[in-house]
Amino acid sequence: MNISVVGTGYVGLVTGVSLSEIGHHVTCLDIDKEKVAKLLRGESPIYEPGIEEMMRQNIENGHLHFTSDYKEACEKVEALYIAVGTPEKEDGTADLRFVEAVVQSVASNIKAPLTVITKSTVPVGTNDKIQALFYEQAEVPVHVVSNPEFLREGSAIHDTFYGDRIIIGADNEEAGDVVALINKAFGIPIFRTDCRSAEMIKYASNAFLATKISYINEISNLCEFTNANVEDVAKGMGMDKRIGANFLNAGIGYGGSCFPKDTSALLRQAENQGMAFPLMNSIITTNAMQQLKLIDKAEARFGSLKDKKVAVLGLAFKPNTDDMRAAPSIPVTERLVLDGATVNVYDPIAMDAAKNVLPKAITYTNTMKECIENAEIIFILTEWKDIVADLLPLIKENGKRVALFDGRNCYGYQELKDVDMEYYSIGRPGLTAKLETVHQ
Ligand SMILES: NC(=O)C1=CN([C@@H]2O[C@H](COP(=O)(O)OP(=O)(O)OC[C@H]3O[C@@H](n4cnc5c(N)ncnc54)[C@H](O)[C@@H]3O)[C@@H](O)[C@H]2O)C=CC1
Ligand SMILES: O=C(O)[C@H]1O[C@H](OP(=O)(O)OP(=O)(O)OC[C@H]2O[C@@H](n3ccc(=O)[nH]c3=O)[C@H](O)[C@@H]2O)[C@H](O)[C@@H](O)[C@@H]1O
Repeated sequence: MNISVVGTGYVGLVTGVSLSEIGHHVTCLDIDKEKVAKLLRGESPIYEPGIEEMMRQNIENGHLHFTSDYKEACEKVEALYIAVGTPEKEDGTADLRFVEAVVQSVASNIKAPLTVITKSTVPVGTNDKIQALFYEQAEVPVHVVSNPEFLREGSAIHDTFYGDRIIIGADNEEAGDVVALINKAFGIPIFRTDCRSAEMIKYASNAFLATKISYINEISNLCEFTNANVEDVAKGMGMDKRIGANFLNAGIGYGGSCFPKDTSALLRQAENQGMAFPLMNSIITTNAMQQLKLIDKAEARFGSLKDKKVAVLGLAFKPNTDDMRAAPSIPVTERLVLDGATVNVYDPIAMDAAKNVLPKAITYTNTMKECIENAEIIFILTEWKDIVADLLPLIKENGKRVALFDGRNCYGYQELKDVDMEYYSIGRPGLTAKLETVHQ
């Protein structure tokens, strides 16, 4: 099928590349001309494992093309995906201006009937509004289908080919059939519903995962008071299939481009209906507090962090991505700078992106070795594989006694017992106590 994908960010690019891989002829459009120039050279503007190889192959075999010209993207197109951002506005609602701009551009360029597929995460009822806009503005019939996306950054290609479900929300059955046909070759279970339920499935899913994280983080805080170990607690809970083992990793909270904005947007949707949603309020508050947990712990240990030399390892909101949106490293470095600490930071991939969002008064180091060289305190914020593997040998080699505050519970007691340092993690008081016994 001839398909266009509008927006070549984390979702649009992965969608376009994956659809070309299963045999469709895909044109990806972005208004960012620099991005498009990069894509035309076969370079991915985002860090996402596996994407560049798949992209190049499909450019070479003629299945995949990039443009910034709406006229070109709307020519001979049978289905068009909307995959532009829906960021959080200051009041917590979803900003739909990019989606609206796409609708306007597409409506004024299409010449034949079209199925429009919304991948962007949009509040319930938005697809009805998109449908109405096309009705007003387009000269040909357009049917709008909701097809929310569930990929995770860092494993986006894998998630697209091996996802748990594809949700198709269509009020027009034939348009829903078109989307089912496009996706048939993925071989993933398809669940069909109406547009509004599909929109709600997306928010309810993200908010539920965020709930699991905030819940286990609250439990981890209680574990610290009661001398229980949250890792074992999560394992024991997760063995119950009704609970499930995933998304029970305690840490410094969730970040990223979606959980924070989608939980806020869901809360605002409820409030706009005059409905209180105290649970969602608490999930958001718990997460904001949890993001600063390592600061609390360091202050409890050292009193003030003024003039302390702090190394921050891992800046992206999770490993295997360069995405810095709502990363816990933002509030953490802001607080460290405010408290007067001297801050070195390191991330294997996200350094360039970090420079746009972290406070100015920090030093970016080229290697982890350089980052921790003079540190008295080390924070692990993102569990990059290389950081976890290389840190303990580097601390040993450095020979300087440090306090390591591990925000992602990267190490077990066995790995730590030969390293001369203080160690603090999340929800594992026993581990800290054992180490202190070793070092007294
Ligand atoms: N990032 C993720 O892991 C996931 C994101 N989503 C949702 O997918 C949507 C897109 O998210 P991302 O890919 O992360 O966004 P992004 O910010 O990475 O990419 C959006 C792209 O759209 C382009 N754009 C903006 N206005 C445009 C216009 N008028 N015409 C053409 N292109 C335009 C931008 O230049 C940018 O390249 C959001 O609604 C998000 O909530 C859903 C699931 C996963
Ligand atoms: O709508 C979206 O954008 C996407 O949001 C998340 O994907 P993503 O944000 O890429 O990453 P996750 O792996 O879900 O992690 C999100 C955050 O939660 C944190 N997390 C995750 C799991 C866990 O057990 N504990 C925990 O603190 C991670 O460190 C990270 O900061 C969802 O998992 C995707 O299904 C969804 O499509």
